[in-house]
Amino acid sequence: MSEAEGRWGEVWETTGGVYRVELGGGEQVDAFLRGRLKREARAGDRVVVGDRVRVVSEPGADESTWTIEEVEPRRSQIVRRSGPGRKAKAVAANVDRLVVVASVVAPDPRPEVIDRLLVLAESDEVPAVLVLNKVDLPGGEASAKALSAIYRPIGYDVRTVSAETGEGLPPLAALLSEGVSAFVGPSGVGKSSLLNAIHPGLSLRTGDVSRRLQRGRHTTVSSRLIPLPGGGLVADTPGFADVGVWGVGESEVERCYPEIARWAEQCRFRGCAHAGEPGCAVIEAIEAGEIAPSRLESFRLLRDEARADARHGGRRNG
Ligand SMILES: Nc1nc2c(ncn2[C@@H]2O[C@H](COP(=O)(O)OP(=O)(O)OP(=O)(O)O)[C@@H](O)[C@H]2O)c(=O)[nH]1
Ligand SMILES: [Zn+2]
Repeated sequence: MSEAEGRWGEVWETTGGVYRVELGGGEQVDAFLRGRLKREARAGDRVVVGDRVRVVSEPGADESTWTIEEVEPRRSQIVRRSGPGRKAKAVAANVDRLVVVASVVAPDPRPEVIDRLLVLAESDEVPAVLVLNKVDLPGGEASAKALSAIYRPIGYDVRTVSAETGEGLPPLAALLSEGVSAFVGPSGVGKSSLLNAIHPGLSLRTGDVSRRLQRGRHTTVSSRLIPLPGGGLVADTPGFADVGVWGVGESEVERCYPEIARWAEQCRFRGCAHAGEPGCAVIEAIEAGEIAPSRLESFRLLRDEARADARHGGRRNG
């Protein structure tokens, strides 16, 4: 490809309308949107970190300016919905895995919160890894066992770790060294501690800090992909933690619970709500211990939320 046709790279940082593009080997340029892409961005179809873009340079008085001319179709994307009825917006593209972090104690794990994040991964069709942190704390082992017993049989990759002692970290580090990972999870579960334990010195912005920054200075908080010393990238985007499932359709919620969807195929009635209908295979699976009661509980909650959201006119945006 000649210089006139531009060069392909990956968006590593977005701040307002400036896109920092990594062209390979550490060579980076700041690029801007023009024309059609700018109009699309205004309409909500933004260019986000992780996007593969073609940039073209135009000679200027001092230095050349770069513009983004083309965006490669995304392999995957993580979308965030800021509230019921709001449009879903992409926050990161071409993400290889969503690392859902929970702490086994302090704060105590809340299955509903874990399920929400797993639903997000399923809905975005990004593989999820469930990381159970703080196993070093009293009661940690037992809690990790109980959670593993819920999530492993569903097919999720569950890892028990401690950022404090380093237990379980080498295999997690190996996983992160490939592709783009995004960490999600409630405040205080140890997301930054895990990354700092794996790569000391990594300056990851913690949820609290970014929230403070957002309030204190009226600047746009940037989203970044942080390159890890051993390879791989971690998405650091503000607001990841504030996820609802707003915009996931009522019928889509069931698909986002793989084990419930599997059993539902054997319910007597099509469109069974698993709420006491005769011949409900899901209820039978609960009674047989094949599905965890907490999963059906959160499923019902999220389905009701999706139904209420649909009434508010919320809809999923690609
Ligand atoms: N005992 C123990 N404490 C941990 C572990 N991991 C993190 N902590 C502690 O838990 C607290 C929260 O850790 P953070 O890494 O700030 O949590 P976070 O998920 O990044 O939180 P936000 O930035 O608010 O989203 C800190 O006091 C950590 O020292 C662990 O494996 N064991
Ligand atoms: Zn049923």
